[in-house]
Amino acid sequence: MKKIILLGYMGCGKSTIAKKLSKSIQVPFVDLDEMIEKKLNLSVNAIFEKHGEIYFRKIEHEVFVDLMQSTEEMIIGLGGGTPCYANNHEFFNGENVFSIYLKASIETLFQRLHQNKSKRPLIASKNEEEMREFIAKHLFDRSFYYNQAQYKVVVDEKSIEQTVVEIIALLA
Ligand SMILES: Nc1ncnc2c1ncn2[C@@H]1O[C@H](COP(=O)(O)OP(=O)(O)O)[C@@H](O)[C@H]1O
Ligand SMILES: O=C(O)C1=C[C@@H](OP(=O)(O)O)[C@@H](O)[C@H](O)C1
Ligand SMILES: [Mg+2]
Repeated sequence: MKKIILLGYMGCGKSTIAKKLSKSIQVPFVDLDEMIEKKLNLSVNAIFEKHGEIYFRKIEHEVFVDLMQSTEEMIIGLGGGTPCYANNHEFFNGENVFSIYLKASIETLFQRLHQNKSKRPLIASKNEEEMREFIAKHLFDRSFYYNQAQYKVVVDEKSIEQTVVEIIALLA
């Protein structure tokens, strides 16, 4: 059964869009961060703090592989870093997989993230200036992996509903 994978930088809307898309097309969704949190019974912040990022990446890979090996049809909202570690991006072109990069500009990401950073350990302690610079460099580094997706949807200036409609058109 098919898997719809939403990927892209922190704040591009993966979790939000996965939920809305799920309602619209009646396909169940899972959020990879939520799965990791449930598996370890710890928040993403607590995992980074107690065990470090490398451990988080290991668990993230395990949970992602398990989902991809299941036969269930589902929408998966990845974490922003998922495509960039452990060759996770190699799943993006598999059979019955629709991988979609939700592409947002640095400015859109900054606007969405600067008031919403506390649950994101990579940016939680940064001030506005540091954050703008971090997003710019980090997005540049990660773009190679994001561009491995089969489809790209630009999300700047679009409502949640508009993005969902665009994704549905791609899937048709
Ligand atoms: N048009 C939009 N599409 C998606 N998210 C939006 C939009 N406008 C504002 N937001 C907000 O941006 C944030 C996106 O966060 P989230 O869905 O957690 O992204 P991600 O999972 O990619 O990090 C949410 O707070 C959401 O309400
Ligand atoms: O970009 C990243 O490396 C991360 C993104 C987060 O997910 P969101 O993109 O859903 O915020 C979460 O997995 C963790 O904080 C690390
Ligand atoms: Mg998310």
